[in-house]
Amino acid sequence: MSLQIQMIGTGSAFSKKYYNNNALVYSNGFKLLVDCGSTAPRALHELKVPMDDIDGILITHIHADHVGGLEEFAFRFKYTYQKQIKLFVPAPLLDSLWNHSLRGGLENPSEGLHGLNDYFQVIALRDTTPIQLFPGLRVQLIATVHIPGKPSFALLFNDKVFYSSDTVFDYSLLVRLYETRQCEYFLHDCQLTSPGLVHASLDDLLTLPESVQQQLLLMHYDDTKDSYMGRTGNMNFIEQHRLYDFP
Ligand SMILES: Nc1ccn([C@@H]2O[C@@H]3COP(=O)(O)O[C@H]3[C@H]2O)c(=O)n1
Ligand SMILES: [Zn+2]
Ligand SMILES: [Zn+2]
Repeated sequence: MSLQIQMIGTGSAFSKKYYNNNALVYSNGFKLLVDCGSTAPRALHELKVPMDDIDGILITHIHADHVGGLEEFAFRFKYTYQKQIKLFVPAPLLDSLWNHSLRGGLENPSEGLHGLNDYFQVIALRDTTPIQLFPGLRVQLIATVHIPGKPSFALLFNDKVFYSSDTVFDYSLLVRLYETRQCEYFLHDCQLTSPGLVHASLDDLLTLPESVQQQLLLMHYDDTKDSYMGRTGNMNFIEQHRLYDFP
C-alpha cells in the first residue's frame, strides 16, 4: 500500500524560517501527524488541514518542537470539537508527557481533568514489534539515542520508510535496515554543522554508502540550509509542505 508524507515543518528546534520538524503521513485515507511541536497548529492552518481532519498523533520524544503543540490540540478537541483524537505514545514517554510537559496547562480538577486520558484517546505503544495504527499503516518503534537518559524513538512505517525523528547518527542501524529489512526510504534529521552531539550531522550522514544516501532525505535542518545546496553528497533536502510519495 502506498504511503505519502508531507512535512508540515522541516526546521531544527530553533529555526525561524521553517516550522518544527513534524510530518503528516497519509495512508489509505487516514492522516497521522508525527510529532506535534509548538508550530504545528500554525503550520496545519497554513496547509488548510483542520485539526479535526487528523486521525491520530504519534509522539517520538519530549521536546517542545515535537510535543509543544499538544496543549492546543487538547483544548481544541475538548472545547471546540468535543471529541477525542487518538494519541499514540511510546509507553516510556507517557509519564513524562503528562507530568513534565502538559500537566501545568491541562490539569483542571474543577472540571475533572486529571490526565492525558481526559483529553486524548491515548494508545500506549508498548512493543517494538510492528503494530497497526490504521488499516494499511503499520509502525515499528526503534529506540534511539538522542539525549542521554531520555527515551526517543525512530519510526519504521510499513517496513519501508524509516523516520529518524531526533537521534545521533547510527551507521549500522541505517545500513542494516537498508540491507536486511528492505527499507527503501530514509527521512533523517540533519544538523548541518559538526559535531552532531544530539543529532546526526551532515558529515556523519555523508559517510553512508552511496546507495543509502540516494534513498535518504534530510530533515530537521537549520536556517542556513540553502548554503548547503550541492554539498550533501547523494542526499537531498526534504522540502517543507511538498507531498512525497513512497510507493
Ligand atoms: N545536550 C543538548 C540538548 C539540547 N540541545 C539543543 O536543544 C534542542 C532541543 O530540541 P532538538 O530538536 O532535540 O535539538 C536540540 C539541540 O538543538 C543541544 O544542542 N544539546
Ligand atoms: Zn527536534
Ligand atoms: Zn529532540
